[in-house]
Amino acid sequence: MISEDTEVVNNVENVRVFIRIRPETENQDQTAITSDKNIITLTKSSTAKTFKFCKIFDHTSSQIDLYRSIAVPIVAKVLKGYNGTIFAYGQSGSGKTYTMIGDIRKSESKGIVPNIFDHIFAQISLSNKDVSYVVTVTYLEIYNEEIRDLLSETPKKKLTVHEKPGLGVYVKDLLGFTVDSLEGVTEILCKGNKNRATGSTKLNDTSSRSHAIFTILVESKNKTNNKTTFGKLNLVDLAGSERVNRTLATGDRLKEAGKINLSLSVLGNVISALVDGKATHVPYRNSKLTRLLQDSLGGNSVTAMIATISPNCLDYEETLYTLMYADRVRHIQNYVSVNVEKKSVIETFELKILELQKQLQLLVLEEQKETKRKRKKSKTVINNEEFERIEMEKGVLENKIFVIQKKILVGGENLFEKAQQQMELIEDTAKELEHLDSSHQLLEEILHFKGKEKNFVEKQYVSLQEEDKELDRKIEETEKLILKAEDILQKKENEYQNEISTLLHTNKSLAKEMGLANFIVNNFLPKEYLQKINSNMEWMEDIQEWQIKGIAYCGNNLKKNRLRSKRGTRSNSKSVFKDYYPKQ
Ligand SMILES: Nc1ncnc2c1ncn2[C@@H]1O[C@H](COP(=O)(O)OP(=O)(O)OP(=O)(O)O)[C@@H](O)[C@H]1O
Repeated sequence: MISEDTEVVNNVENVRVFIRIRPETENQDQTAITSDKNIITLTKSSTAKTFKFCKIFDHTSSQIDLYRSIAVPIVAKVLKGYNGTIFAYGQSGSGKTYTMIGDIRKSESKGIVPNIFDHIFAQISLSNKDVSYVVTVTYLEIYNEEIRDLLSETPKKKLTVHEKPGLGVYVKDLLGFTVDSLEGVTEILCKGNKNRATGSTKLNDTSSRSHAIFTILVESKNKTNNKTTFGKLNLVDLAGSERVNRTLATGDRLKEAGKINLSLSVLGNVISALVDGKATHVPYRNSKLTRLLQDSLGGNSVTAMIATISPNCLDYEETLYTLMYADRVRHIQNYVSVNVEKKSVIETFELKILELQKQLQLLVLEEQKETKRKRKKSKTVINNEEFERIEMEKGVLENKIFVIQKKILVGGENLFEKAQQQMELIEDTAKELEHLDSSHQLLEEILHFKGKEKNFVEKQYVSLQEEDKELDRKIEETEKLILKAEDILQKKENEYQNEISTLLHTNKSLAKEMGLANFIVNNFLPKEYLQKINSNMEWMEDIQEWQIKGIAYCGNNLKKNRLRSKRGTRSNSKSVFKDYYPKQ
């Protein structure tokens, strides 16, 4: 059942610490609290503080959820003869009393204490018939550093703490009640709660002004091996830790708050000394509370702490302080072992029953003798008074035997139908929770897988984004190049346009010149001359000109040719022709 990160090395066991977040009341600004299984994070002004505990119960947790995780393993140990402690610590109004006691008469709101009785009685019913049990309870409060018996007829009377070797620390004259039914336990709890000191404060209308310790002693005796075990379970509802200036306390409330804070600070010092490792002295004796809880903290006890916190943002400081306090507690180590050598209540009861049975036997013999005597004297007259006395004494003795026998609970008997039902509820819830746990695990696996997928997609998205950016950059560059090219094209087009218009212009003037030449040729040149000229014209490709055939060999052209030959320059018709052209 103990699924939390419990550290058990041989008989060394750390105090297990749990957190319960109270449901929010309407119109509250919430502190940013996030929790997941055993991690809780408190955030304020973007500063986050994270803590790890055995388990975090959020506002949706039911009383039975807490019972199953916290109390079930401890009760199992107590039934085997170990000591156990469950204590609730937290700011005033954060839900300590609701968690420890709750609404006794409503199944779904029952706190840890009433649920424990359902559980214990059901376990006894389910156990071997050779085992007998006696369950005894005590209920005390520490109010203003005074110990009071909440089950006494004089609950305001001061009691004292004593210590004896072999017995340990105990409260003198504290009344112990043997319980054998749920009704009996409920009556006792109600009586004690009524006697407890409560008062109205700004943070809680019915604030507990004292530390309450409800103790259950379970003794079991196995007839087959004659083994007796003694388990003790302390259930502690501490008074609320609070800042006096926030509660606006005055008078009695202020005095109470001073004492509460004092004993809680001694508790803090004890915790510090226990987790320090170097401390040579643990100041248990500095307060009644720490003295009585000596075994529970650093001693022989399986201990669990429930730190209750409020989600209200006005309570941020208190919530942080509670978590820091709780964080220290989880480092405390206890040294757990089965209790031995205690005075057995079962044996005392058995001896008493034997003694009463002997007395009864004597009365029966007396009755038989009397009958004989009377019959001898007179067969008809019998002294009825004597018989009535014997019958009455017999009745008293039988009743006494019955009462004591009733206190010894025998395993295997289905004594407590209701307890059985509650046990079934616990088991059903356990099954349900196990199922939920496995569904939760499956969901977590899916979530993990989806997370991986998301990462992959995100990475792909990032690379696609990068690719996209690169493409954008390329497109931008290309667009710039296109613009440049368009600009060049435009310029070229303009140039061509200019050239075309120049050519057109040239063409026009050439056509004009040509028209004039044609006009002259057609009108002033005889046809036979024209034919002669046409047949003697030659197209000079290299100079792109028409020439009259053989013109290089006539007139001044020949003279120039001779002069060149004298200077040693080679002559040909082309050079002759060029010289013929006037120099430009
Ligand atoms: N988990 C819860 N679910 C429902 N109601 C709750 C829960 N926790 C606390 N409450 C309610 O809040 C109020 C204050 O709770 P409770 O009296 O238990 O606080 P407390 O810590 O014991 O305070 P104090 O230290 O002043 O005694 C009560 O009315 C109680 O019923």
